[in-house]
Amino acid sequence: MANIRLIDISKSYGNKKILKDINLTINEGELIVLLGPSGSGKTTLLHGIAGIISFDKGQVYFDEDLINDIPIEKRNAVLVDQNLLLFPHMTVYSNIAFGLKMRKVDKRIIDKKVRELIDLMDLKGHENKYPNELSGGQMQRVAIARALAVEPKVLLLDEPFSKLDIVLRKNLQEFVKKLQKKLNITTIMVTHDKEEALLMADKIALLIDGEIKQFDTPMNIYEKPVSMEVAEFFGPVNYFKGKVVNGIFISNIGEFKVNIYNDSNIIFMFRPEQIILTEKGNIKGIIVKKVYCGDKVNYLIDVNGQTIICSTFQKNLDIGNNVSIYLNFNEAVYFYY
Ligand SMILES: Nc1ncnc2c1ncn2[C@@H]1O[C@H](COP(=O)(O)OP(=O)(O)OP(=O)(O)O)[C@@H](O)[C@H]1O
Repeated sequence: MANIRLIDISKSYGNKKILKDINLTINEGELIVLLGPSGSGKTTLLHGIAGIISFDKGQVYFDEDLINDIPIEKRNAVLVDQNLLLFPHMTVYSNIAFGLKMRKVDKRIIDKKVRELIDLMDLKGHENKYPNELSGGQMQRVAIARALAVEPKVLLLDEPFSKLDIVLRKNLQEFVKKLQKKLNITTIMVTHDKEEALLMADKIALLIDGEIKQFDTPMNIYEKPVSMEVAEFFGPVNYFKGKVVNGIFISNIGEFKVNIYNDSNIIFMFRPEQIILTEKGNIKGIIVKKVYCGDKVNYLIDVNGQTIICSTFQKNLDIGNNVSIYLNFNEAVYFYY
């Protein structure tokens, strides 16, 4: 278990900058998710921490040890990615025992450890099966057990669930999160799946174009994004642009009293679920589109020429209905422009 510090990390391929001055501190026992769109540099960063590639610039510390020049096998970090690469000719038991055998650990200790992991990973009864006799989720658990057997200080997961179906994926997300907390192992996980990141992370590092745009708890990054770019990454948003004068926000959807005391140009941001339909609303609109999504409905509502997206459990409204909307400006995020 280690804390990890990344200082001024940069990496280019040819003349393309892939990672640009990345700084990140990860505390011992935390699960950090590196989240970002395809090609943003997530795997490159993870591979540099694992020691598979080297960075052009910057330092990587595990606790007080600078590990830039330490070879992969001595870093005490293990990587599990979507290409599980279990040994096909070895049983579950032998796959998990492999790393310990290579290290010439005493047979009885290996047996004790492997059995503990089999218990922990819920693989009892599958010890003597070969990988081709396992489900995708079981294989993924064997891969994680094999990685954990050598007691690494750092666990690196690269899209570990991406090949699994949705049900299995949800089960394993919860399972791995619980396991990670139980073992208190510092973990960095790469994903491009926002929901997975919000569900699993202690903190999310949002990487876009090789830069960390925000490093924060799931709740803060979703509810208090530092920029419109971060806000939009997590899904649709409504913006209301206007001016604050003497504590009144003046915009094309109306005038509202707000708790902002300096006169300024402001853009308020509301997520679709923050658009509340209620008779006591402070805005009037008309429904122009209805999209049924099963557990909720998305309505597009025209308010004075601006289209607002509203996500609600209220399913009985229809196109053409007049609605009244409540916007709580005092709890909304805003940006200056
Ligand atoms: N060995 C390499 N040589 C040249 N370019 C590379 C190499 N490895 C990665 N890249 C480029 O670096 C950029 C970042 O790649 P990386 O795999 O880190 O992205 P990612 O965020 O993990 O994407 P994804 O979610 O699609 O896996 C991409 O443009 C990729 O083409």
